[in-house]
Amino acid sequence: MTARWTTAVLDTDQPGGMAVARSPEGFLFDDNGALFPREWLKRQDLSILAEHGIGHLDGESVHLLELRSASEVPGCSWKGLRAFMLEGDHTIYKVLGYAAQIGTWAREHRFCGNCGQPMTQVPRERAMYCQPCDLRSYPRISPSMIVLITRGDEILLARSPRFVTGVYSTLAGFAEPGESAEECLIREVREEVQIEVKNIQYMGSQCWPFPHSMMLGFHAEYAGGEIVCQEDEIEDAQWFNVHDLPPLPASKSIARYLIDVYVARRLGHAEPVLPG
Ligand SMILES: NC(=O)C1=CN([C@@H]2O[C@H](COP(=O)(O)OP(=O)(O)OC[C@H]3O[C@@H](n4cnc5c(N)ncnc54)[C@H](O)[C@@H]3O)[C@@H](O)[C@H]2O)C=CC1
Ligand SMILES: [Mg+2]
Ligand SMILES: [Zn+2]
Repeated sequence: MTARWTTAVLDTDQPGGMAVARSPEGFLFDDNGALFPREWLKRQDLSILAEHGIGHLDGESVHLLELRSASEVPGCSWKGLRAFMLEGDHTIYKVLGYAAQIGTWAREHRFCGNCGQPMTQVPRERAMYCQPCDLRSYPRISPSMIVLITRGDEILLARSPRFVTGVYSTLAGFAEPGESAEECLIREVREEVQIEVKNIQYMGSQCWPFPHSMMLGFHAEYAGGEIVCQEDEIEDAQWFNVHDLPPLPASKSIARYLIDVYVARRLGHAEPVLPG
């Protein structure tokens, strides 16, 4: 089976194809979704900050119009990426997730970080370029560790003050320069709940375009310590029995996958598949 969506660096001088428009208020959509005929979209009253050719969907080229602000387009509204993830077709979410990361990068790399002069788009490469500095800036990806810690029938879940009321999830945190994935995981777990872990096992990864995380998922076993929650970051953390779990994260997230795999193993059920 061929993939419906493949990324590519397309020439913006070539006309035609489809396009998505992204503003600080999300993606433009109408009754047919978030993809529009590109030439029609460019005739609307949009304040275009940058245009990037991003790939092919079902054989058609797709471009991104990154906008300064959200403007009125008759019959259309704006909607954030998270809503597309929760409600929509997974392939469309992948297109929009990629578009969002390219848009964030294009918006934040218009000027050279070294000399402050405007940068230009490199043809056929996903890079912004400053000629005087001979400096290229590529889209940023932030590696983040995410781990389910278990103790027999119990799993450790925590709440950030940012979560939806009642929801508990696995621990997560960004890698810092100088550390391996495992060192990051051990540090994050110590910082957030003061627990020690052992038998760290890699489970899989997921792109998390909010705004540019690359989630590396692990399972680890409890090795010692009592839960002490990190001030401001962790509102509550508890051991939950696999038979009595609180509200959990969205089903497409790797956090939910890590939990579901372990629960399935304990209960002898079929294991879920990690959404890409
Ligand atoms: N897909 C999933 O299932 C889940 C994804 N996540 C994601 O994992 C990531 C990390 O989780 P958190 O607990 O929020 O991280 P964290 O425990 O490292 O704390 C967040 C703090 O890290 C710092 N920070 C922000 N961006 C950073 C970057 N790019 N590099 C280094 N430090 C940075 C800031 O001080 C921020 O307040 C987030 O993007 C979050 O959305 C978290 C849980 C579930
Ligand atoms: Mg964290
Ligand atoms: Zn420069």
